[in-house]
Formats: sequence, structure tokens, C-alpha cells
Amino acid sequence: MITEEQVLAALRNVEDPDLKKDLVTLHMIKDVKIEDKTIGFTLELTTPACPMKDMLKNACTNAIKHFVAADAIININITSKVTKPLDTTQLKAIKNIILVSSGKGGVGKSTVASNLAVTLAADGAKVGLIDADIYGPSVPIMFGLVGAKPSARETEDGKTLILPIEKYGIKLLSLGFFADPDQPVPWRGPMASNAIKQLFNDADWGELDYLIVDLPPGTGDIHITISQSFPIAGAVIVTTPQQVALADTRKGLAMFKMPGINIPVLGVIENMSYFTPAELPDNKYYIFGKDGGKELAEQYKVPFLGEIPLVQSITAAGDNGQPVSMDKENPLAAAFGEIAGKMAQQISINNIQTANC
Ligand SMILES: Nc1ncnc2c1ncn2[C@@H]1O[C@H](COP(=O)(O)OP(=O)(O)OP(=O)(O)O)[C@@H](O)[C@H]1O
Repeated sequence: MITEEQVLAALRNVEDPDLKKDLVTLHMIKDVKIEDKTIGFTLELTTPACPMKDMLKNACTNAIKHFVAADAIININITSKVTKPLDTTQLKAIKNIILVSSGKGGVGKSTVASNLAVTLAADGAKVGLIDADIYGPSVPIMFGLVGAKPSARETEDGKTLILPIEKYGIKLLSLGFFADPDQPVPWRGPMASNAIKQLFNDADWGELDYLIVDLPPGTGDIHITISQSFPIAGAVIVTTPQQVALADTRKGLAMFKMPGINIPVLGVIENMSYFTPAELPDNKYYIFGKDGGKELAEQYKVPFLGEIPLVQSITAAGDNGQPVSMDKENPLAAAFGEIAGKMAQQISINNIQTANC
């Protein structure tokens, strides 16, 4: 007769390679049910985007077969409960705020932010996206929402809350929803900072696992306002491989590490890394240089999250209001899937490490 204790003892041999503890100690094993030789339990991961799902599932199966019964029938149900940083006095229902930044304009920051949001939502996470790009909010275009205006609702205590617009399962707010699309002057100074704070504080986000923030390019007031006003899980930095972009990316990285800001850098994403012509799908042409983003990440001892090729379908999809990863057949969906997984994994590692301090 197999007992729950035997199953848990076997699973104590399975370690989460990132969190460096066994699954039982990490409280990731739930609802163990045993009926004769059939063993069922739930494996609760720290993110639905976990890249190690299959690996952990296999390791659990092997451990039970090895330590408990070689002929056991094992049914593992995988769920997730997204972790959050400890400091969440404000915005309690938002678990992780992720900043997407770039040292330079035009490197594909908004494209990356939108596709990460779509990918995490497709994995089953509750996702919000704030477009805080004061110079040219592009989320309305990328989600087919040009001219859209969010509505508002009154709370019981008389406060007015903005209702984010929901598209493709993501809750969205953009500075672009509050300005004339042809407005020639970008949002300025304190007005911009106040407007951004309102997008966080005065909106009805409900519960979110991840709130992705598309920052303006460079380093400026908005970065400081957001970093100092809200608990941030981490920042990702988007760069292209050219030396000019990498030089600005260094400044962006250095800003997040400054003592007054001190935000964990979740990693570097290199966009437009290489070009692959449609007629030669196996050829990669590194037209702007190779491995610049990877080397930069190594130099600053932050993770390298991945490369995204230069592909025309990205622009076409973005301009048509459907981020490219919505099309699961497009190879870019896999590229963004891998990057989103690594990013979510990094957040889980940071959150668990702080919880253990
Ligand atoms: N990998 C890619 N392949 C092809 N085109 C791309 C790629 N990434 C982004 N683009 C295109 O480059 C343009 C700029 O991208 P995007 O708006 O995402 O950049 P950004 O860094 O957010 O710019 P900004 O500084 O204006 O905020 C868009 O037309 C987008 O479709």
C-alpha cells in the first residue's frame, strides 16, 4: 500500500534548478491522492510561463518510479500561482510590475512589450499593459485601438476609476488613449508624471499576475517617477546589436542599478539580431553585428533573455493591430515564448530569494 509520506519523500529528491530547493520544501506539491497503484497530485509552479514544466514533470515521475513503485501510474496536474515581491504595500492586487525599457528609441521596445504581454496571457497569466511612452504611445496601434477611449466607474467611496480596455485577454491603458493621436507635442514634465501615476493608481486593474510597462526610450523623469512610486519586480532592456544602441543600453542598465532606483534587471533582449530571407529560412545574416546583446549581458552580469530576428511580419502584424505572437504558427511566437518564460522564471527566482531573506 503506497502512502502519501512515501510519495512526498520521493518528491523531496526533485529539486527546482532555479530555486535550488526541493519541490516539497517549496510547497509546490498539492492534493496528493493515492488509489492502489495510481498516484495523482498537483504540481503548482511559480508561473504559467515556466520553461521547465516538462522537465519537472518527468523528474517527478522518475522519482516516484524509482523510490516508490516502478509500476505506479502517475497523473500530474500542473497549475501555477505567480509569486510576488514582498514590498507590495501599494497596488496589492498587482503581483509583478515589469518595466520594458531601451537606451535608444526605435529598437522595438513597444513590440517586445506587446508580444511579452500576449505570450504571458496565452500561457494563462492575468496580464495588464501600460503604455507610458510619452513621445509616441504605440500600444493603441499594435492592439488595433486607435481612437479608443476607456470608460470610468465610480467606487462606493466616490472615487472615479479608469477601466482599462481589454483586448486579446490583456488589460490595456495607454497615454495615447488620453491624447489626440496627431498631438504634436509629447507629454511634458510633471503633467506626464502625474498622468502616468494615475494609470497605476486610479485604474481598475483587478488582480494581475504581471503588469508590463512600456517606458519611453532613454533615461528620464518617467523612469524615476515609476521606479520610486511603485514596487517594481524588475526591468528588461531591449537593444539592437549595433554599437550605438549598445552604448545607450549601458546607460539604461546603469540607471536601474543606481542606489536611488535599484531595480533588479531581469535581462537583456536583443531585437533585430539577424535577418533571414523567406526563401532561405536556414540562413541567418547578422547584418548589424553578432552577440552584442549577449556580451553586454555578460559584462553586467545580468541574464541574456534571447534574440529576435528582423522579420517583416513583425511590422505588418503590429500595424494591423495584432502582435505577431498571436499567430502561433509564426516562428516568432516561439522566440517570444522562450523570452517570456525566461523572464518569468527570473522574477520567480528573485521573489523567492527575497522571501527567504
Ligand atoms: N524584429 C523586428 N523585425 C522587423 N521590424 C521590427 C522588429 N522589431 C520592431 N520592428 C518595427 O520597428 C518599428 C519600431 O518598433 P517599436 O515601436 O516597437 O520600437 P520602440 O523602441 O518602442 O520605439 P519608440 O522609441 O518609438 O518607442 C516598428 O515599425 C516595428 O514594427
